[in-house]
Amino acid sequence: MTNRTDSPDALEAVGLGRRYRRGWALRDCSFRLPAGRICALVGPNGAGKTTLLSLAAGLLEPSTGTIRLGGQAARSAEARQHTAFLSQEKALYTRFRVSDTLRIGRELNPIWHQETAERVIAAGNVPMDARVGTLSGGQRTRVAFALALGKRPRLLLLDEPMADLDPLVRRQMTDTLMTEAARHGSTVVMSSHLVSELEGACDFLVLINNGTVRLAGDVAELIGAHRTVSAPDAHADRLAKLPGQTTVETRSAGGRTTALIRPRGPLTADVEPVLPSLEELLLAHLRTDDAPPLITPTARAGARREVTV
Ligand SMILES: Nc1ncnc2c1ncn2[C@@H]1O[C@H](COP(=O)(O)OP(=O)(O)OP(=O)(O)O)[C@@H](O)[C@H]1O
Repeated sequence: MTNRTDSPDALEAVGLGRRYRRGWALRDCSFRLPAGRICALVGPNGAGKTTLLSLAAGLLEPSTGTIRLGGQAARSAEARQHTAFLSQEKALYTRFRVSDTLRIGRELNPIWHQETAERVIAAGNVPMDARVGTLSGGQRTRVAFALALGKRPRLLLLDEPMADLDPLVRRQMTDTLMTEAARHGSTVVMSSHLVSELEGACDFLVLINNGTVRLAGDVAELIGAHRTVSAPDAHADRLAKLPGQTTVETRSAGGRTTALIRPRGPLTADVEPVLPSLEELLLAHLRTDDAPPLITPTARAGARREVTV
């Protein structure tokens, strides 16, 4: 099936790189993120996630390549107006009341939807007249989300803003986020270390390791391109002889050898092929520093006019 779309990508990186004094934080990144997707950005500590999000937010200048949002350079006024960036350090004035904080949001942003911001605050029963400094961590996060969502951004960039919250509040915030993103057709990129929480919330994935993109694409496409195969340790050689495969990772436990592979041909039943879960796929790639990269057709930069799915 072929999808055709003339709308520009929410985000497109081509040969994107960023170098700090100590070396490259991000190198030669090329991928696209179609509009309206909820994208998980995954990678170990120091992989380059914050660098990529800061480049997308227009806070950093690329050392090489380009990054465009909705067809505009990420550092352009047009792109920045339609983008919201939320990091773990939420920049809020603790002495201000919640209502003052929303007023500042309204004054600073040419596009502002007070109703959206108030709805996000009300969903957490946060009092409008409370000073931000007296709120719990979860309530402060909600105020920061209200500020970001009040902009009704086309692209919402989240750099682990929920890392310090308990699982229940994280769930509530994720639900609020999904509801508002769906309501306005926003594209979301969220970096997270909590792999299990991404399942069900995200339909697109970018995994980076050592500053390079290792996986990018539609989650279903990425999962569909892999199989977990296994055999008793005594017959582990069966796994090495599969037709034209790429092996991501091989592990042995409890007398069985299991491998995550990208098969190119049909697999025989004696290696018990099954589709991996998203968590299995991510963990295998995170454990393997030099996992071979896979950018699916939907995520290939420059491929937006015609995408085969
Ligand atoms: N301002 C900076 N100056 C110098 N080096 C930096 C700077 N910011 C990041 N780096 C380096 O760039 C690399 C990527 O860092 P980055 O913060 O983007 O990774 P990350 O994936 O967000 O990590 P984490 O999961 O720990 O937040 C790291 O090696 C880091 O030390």
